[in-house]
Amino acid sequence: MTSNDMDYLTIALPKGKLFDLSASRLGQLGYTAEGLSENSRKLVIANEAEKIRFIITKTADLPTYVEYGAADVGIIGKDVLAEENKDVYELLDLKFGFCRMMVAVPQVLRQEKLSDYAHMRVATKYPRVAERFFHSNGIQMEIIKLNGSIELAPMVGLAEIIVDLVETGRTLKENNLLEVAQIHTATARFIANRVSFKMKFDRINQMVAGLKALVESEGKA
Ligand SMILES: Nc1ncnc2c1ncn2[C@@H]1O[C@H](COP(=O)(O)OP(=O)(O)OP(=O)(O)O)[C@@H](O)[C@H]1O
Ligand SMILES: O=P(O)(O)OC[C@H]1O[C@H](OP(=O)(O)OP(=O)(O)O)[C@H](O)[C@@H]1O
Repeated sequence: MTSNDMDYLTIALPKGKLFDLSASRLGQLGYTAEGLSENSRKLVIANEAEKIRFIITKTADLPTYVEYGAADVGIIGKDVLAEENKDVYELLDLKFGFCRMMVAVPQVLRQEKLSDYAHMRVATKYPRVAERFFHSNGIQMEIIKLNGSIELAPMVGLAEIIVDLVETGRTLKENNLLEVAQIHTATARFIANRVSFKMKFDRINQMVAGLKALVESEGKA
């Protein structure tokens, strides 16, 4: 950590579904910077007056930036934390970005019990989560890692079953898929680098307190 890094608080935000909600929550607390936008071509956006720096990362990479201290803090889905398993502090459940990690199958392949799917191929963006889930249920599966459009895999015979996020259920429905098991629920979390949490304790703690108050006021609304 250089002295320059010590002066600044670097906040990592993920591109994609959580960006707007994350940026608006932080903005409400005064953590913002001119030009902060998901579509910005500039990937580091600084607020010199407040000594804040934002970095915008790919969703799956965000915990890595925080683990290595390239960002002091960040906001990311619990699903990504479960998959990436990085050594970071999870400081607060922000209670937005709610979704469920589900096992789903085409209606025509539906079985009686979960164990009836043994040895089938599972397509997913979350191979470690899927592996852990089936392993803990004593079921051996072949995991196929994909990077998106997971629902396509069973339609074209790449896999029989999928593990994916479900929010409204619309994507499953439109592709004739049925939920057969829930692995976990997920919401956005505020995370911090372990060293930064000690070295920049006051600033990070103040941020957590502000976010916590926002979460509580929204819970009451
Ligand atoms: N319907 C949903 N589908 C996917 N993620 C959701 C949904 N609702 C909330 N989320 C949350 O939003 C996070 C970001 O989702 P998003 O789809 O933007 O990322 P991504 O698809 O992994 O990124 P990329 O498009 O770069 O692959 C998820 O990790 C999850 O925590
Ligand atoms: O239950 P729903 O409200 O329909 O949302 C769930 C869908 O949204 C996500 O896909 P996303 O749009 O991120 O695209 P991707 O599959 O390419 O990741 C997720 O992977 C599901 O496909």
